[in-house]
Amino acid sequence: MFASRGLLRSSRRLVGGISSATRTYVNLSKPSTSVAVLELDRAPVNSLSKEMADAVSAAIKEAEGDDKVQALVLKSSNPKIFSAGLDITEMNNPEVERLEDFWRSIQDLFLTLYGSRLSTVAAIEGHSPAGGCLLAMSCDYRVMTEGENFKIGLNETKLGIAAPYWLKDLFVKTIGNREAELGLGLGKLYSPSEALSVNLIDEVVKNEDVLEVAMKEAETWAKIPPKGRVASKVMLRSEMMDELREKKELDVGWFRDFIMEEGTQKGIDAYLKSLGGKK
Ligand SMILES: CCCCCCCCCCC/C=C/C(=O)SCCNC(=O)CCNC(=O)[C@H](O)C(C)(C)COP(=O)(O)OP(=O)(O)OC[C@H]1O[C@@H](n2cnc3c(N)ncnc32)[C@H](O)[C@@H]1OP(=O)(O)O
Repeated sequence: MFASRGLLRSSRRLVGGISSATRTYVNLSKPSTSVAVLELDRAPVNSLSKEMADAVSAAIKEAEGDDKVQALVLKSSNPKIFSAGLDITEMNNPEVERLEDFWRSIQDLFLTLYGSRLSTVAAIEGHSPAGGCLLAMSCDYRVMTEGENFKIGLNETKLGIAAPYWLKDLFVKTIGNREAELGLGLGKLYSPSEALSVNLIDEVVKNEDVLEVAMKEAETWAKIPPKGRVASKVMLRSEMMDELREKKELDVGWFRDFIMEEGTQKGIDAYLKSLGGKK
């Protein structure tokens, strides 16, 4: 039970050393010996397509492959949008096989980030709804930029969909059951100050300070002896991860059936058309 699969992942098959490696959708750099920075870079809104999710997972694994790296800052190349969540076009009138593979990539991204041996700090620059909130909540620490028009939370119900059980569990673990009932039921998006008040985030900072604060926090975590730190993380997180690993294909089926329903498709289609007023 202690050594949850994946959490103390072996680095042998991973590429070691990070030197401003740049790849599609993400930029990975190592500004200090023990801290790596993973920048989400998929214009216009860092939405998580299958390829984007795979790229983020691969970059986390690459950072883990450097034994000197103990912490990772997750940031955005867009100062106003951390991530707009899942790429809704993946769920709009999809091919079933692609839809299932998309969901497996999202599950893997969650398991990779939530279960990383690295201490992870989210530098939440701007909006972070739904899947963006999932990324942030999967980290160990969350710093968000100020600005009451920026929003974070799980707004799935407003799209006519529901968060999967493991995202609901993560939300409950983060903000408690009662607030999660309100947040999920109403599809509530919180301003930075509201998010701070319910412990959805840990700090609100000025836009220009977010990376510096996140780096400082990451350096603090990186100084903790990894053996005890990682063991503590395993104890806190393995139960949820093991459950999802066991139910992975069941969860893929639930997701597929829910998304393919005619009513769900109508809701997604209408929501997508309302975005930007352009589609
Ligand atoms: C019983 C249960 C069974 C299990 C069922 C499981 C169900 C699945 C649950 C999955 C959980 C997670 C879900 C999600 O993450 S869904 C995505 C939710 N995200 C949102 O609602 C955010 C939508 N976007 C916005 O609100 C704004 O774009 C934002 C505030 C982020 C930025 O605003 P801005 O004005 O700057 O930009 P635009 O709105 O003009 O957008 C620019 C273009 O980007 C497109 N766009 C935006 N967001 C997305 C997205 N998430 N996916 C795809 N495309 C997106 C938008 O349409 C614009 O495109 P065009 O320029 O071409 O019009």
